[in-house]
Amino acid sequence: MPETSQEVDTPHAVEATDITLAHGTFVALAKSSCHIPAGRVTAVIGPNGSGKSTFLNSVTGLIVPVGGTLAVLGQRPVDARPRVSYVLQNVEAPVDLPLTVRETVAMGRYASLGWFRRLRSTDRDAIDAALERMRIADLAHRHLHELSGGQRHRVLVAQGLAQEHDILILDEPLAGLDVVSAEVIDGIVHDTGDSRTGDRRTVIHTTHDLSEAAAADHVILMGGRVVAEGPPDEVLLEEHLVEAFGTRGLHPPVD
Ligand SMILES: Nc1ncnc2c1ncn2[C@@H]1O[C@H](COP(=O)(O)OP(=O)(O)OP(=O)(O)O)[C@@H](O)[C@H]1O
Repeated sequence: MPETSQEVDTPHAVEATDITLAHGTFVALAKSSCHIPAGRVTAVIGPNGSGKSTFLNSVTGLIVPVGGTLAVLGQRPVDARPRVSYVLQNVEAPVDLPLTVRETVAMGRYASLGWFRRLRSTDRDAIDAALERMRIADLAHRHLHELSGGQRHRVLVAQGLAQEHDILILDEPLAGLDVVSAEVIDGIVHDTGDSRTGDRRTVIHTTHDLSEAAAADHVILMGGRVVAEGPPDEVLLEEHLVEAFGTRGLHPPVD
């Protein structure tokens, strides 16, 4: 698929060439190629079970392709892992784990610092900036299990932000959130600039929302393989959506 002039000179943060992804003998993503432009927002969209999470897991090195080649920041995914933050969908906080919001966000820094090292002032600054950015600074000393689902979700995104990695991956970041939480997190999804460092990060997110995908710079449409990829206006076409979803949607326009 042709790239837009905006994408032509953009280096690729992720380059997948003829990859096949499988869980045991079950092929979740049949032989496919796609790329993710660096410093931009990419939405991965497709029906349930179409291979979105499997693909993200391959980018983070958790699943190794059974065929083809996959490069992340020019490296093997497993080697690029220290430069990639992966924020999962809202996870339950165990009641018996007495972690505060701030400690949870700080865990994002320890991952690259080493668990027994002391936080430096740059680490504390990154933690404070992430708490502010997600508007949870006032919750810093609350325990995770005292928070609502939406608040906890913001904490997890803050943990990903605090890592200040080159790639930020968010799995269905807006699912199940109220308007305020969704607005805060949507701001992160579409903000590839790091105001503290001046660097641009690559954001990859999965979504079931067509309008959310339309707001991305680049879209990858999945349906057990990559059905289409490119700018939203070239990918989110009825012919591609019908191919991926097998339906024209709940309320298709009248012909
Ligand atoms: N651990 C696993 N073992 C076996 N099959 C799996 C495993 N994880 C996922 N699958 C299968 O792989 C396929 C792709 O799953 P995946 O989770 O990537 O889909 P998805 O597009 O992220 O779906 P959703 O929108 O529901 O989150 C599905 O058919 C799923 O049942």
